[in-house]
Amino acid sequence: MQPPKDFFRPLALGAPMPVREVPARPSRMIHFFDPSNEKMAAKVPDIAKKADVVLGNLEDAISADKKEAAREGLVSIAQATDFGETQLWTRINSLDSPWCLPDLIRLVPAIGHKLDVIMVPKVEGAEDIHYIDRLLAQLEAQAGLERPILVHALLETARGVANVEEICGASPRMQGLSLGPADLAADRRMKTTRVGGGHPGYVVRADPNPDDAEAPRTTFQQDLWHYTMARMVDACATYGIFPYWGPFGDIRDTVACEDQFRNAYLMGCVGAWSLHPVQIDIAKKVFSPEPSEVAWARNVIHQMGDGTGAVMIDGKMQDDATVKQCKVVVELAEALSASDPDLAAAYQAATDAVLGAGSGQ
Ligand SMILES: CC(C)(COP(=O)(O)OP(=O)(O)OC[C@H]1O[C@@H](n2cnc3c(N)ncnc32)[C@H](O)[C@@H]1OP(=O)(O)O)[C@@H](O)C(=O)NCCC(=O)NCCSC(=O)C[C@H](O)C(=O)O
Ligand SMILES: [Mg+2]
Repeated sequence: MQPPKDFFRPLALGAPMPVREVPARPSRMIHFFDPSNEKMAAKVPDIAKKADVVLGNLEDAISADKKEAAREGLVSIAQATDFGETQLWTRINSLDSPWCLPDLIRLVPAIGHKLDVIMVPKVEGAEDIHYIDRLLAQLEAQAGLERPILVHALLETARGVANVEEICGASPRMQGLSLGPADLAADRRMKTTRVGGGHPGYVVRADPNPDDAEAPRTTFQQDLWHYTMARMVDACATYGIFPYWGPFGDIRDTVACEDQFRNAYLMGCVGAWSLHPVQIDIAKKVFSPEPSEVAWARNVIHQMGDGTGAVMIDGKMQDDATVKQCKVVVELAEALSASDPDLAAAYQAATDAVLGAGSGQ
């Protein structure tokens, strides 16, 4: 089905032309900071040097009496900071809050030319994206912006999950979605108070031992988020936008944080939120392909020639589909290498070890 003829037209006279393809920029971590917290705000220039995205948070975690200070703090930080290749995002307040309209009316003219993405919380359906889309177009036209600000929807309500496909396809502004486990758990009445990760009560149990009814029965913890994450990844992939894991709230449990991020990475997510500096390195480690994976992928692509047919490499079948899987890994590695020379060197060394030095891969 064709998109409507005006799908790629500006929604206001004078607004910038919408993008036709969302740029695939490194976004292994979306680093949240509180712009009303002077100590945290002072760290933004340094954090921006090591994070792919910094996000000035104006919504949850910012108390009601700090909403205006956070908004003004973000304006000051954005105006004073050279972010280089690092993206600047913000999370505005929810559409039904008294702060959402003031957020947009203040931010777009003041820092719209530096804002790459606006994250919209608690999105319920396409109607929420349509509202933001038109309003942003009018504000961009008034501010004389030359490029559109993209929109990222937070998937954190039951109705949002039920409508996830229409949300992804609602506007050419859509950059991606993040899964918000805290609000989603509350909205679904899930009985977990954790922010991401598993729950010891969500298990499956092995059958009783037929020879010993008293023998303990092994249990296996399941993943509370598998279904939702898969729905989000499929909807994003359908529309060519990007899926992310949201927060992992147990900041001291860096091991389980890495597990949650790796589940998301393996399922097709391109990044996750970092709530604390310690989580930046975890996300960087997880969402950057391993050098050995990149070398393997390059080897498969090299040995598969024109990318069709089937061959055996190290005992594993490779064919047209596995070449596409390998291209996903190599394209991500090459995008990350462009801004991370250490990573580029590690990938080249691993590739040379497999394909021979100077393989030109
Ligand atoms: C969670 C925190 C409040 C913890 O802060 P703090 O108690 O200061 O931790 P530490 O003492 O370990 O901090 C060590 C130093 O690091 C600085 N710090 C801490 N967090 C950040 C940060 N995000 N960016 C930059 N710097 C940070 C501290 O200032 C300390 O500095 P120093 O004293 O000079 O050494 C805090 O981490 C925090 O507020 N994080 C952000 C939380 C947040 O944004 N929450 C909202 C997103 S999750 C959500 O909304 C749920 C989602 O929507 C859903 O529904 O699922
Ligand atoms: Mg939330």
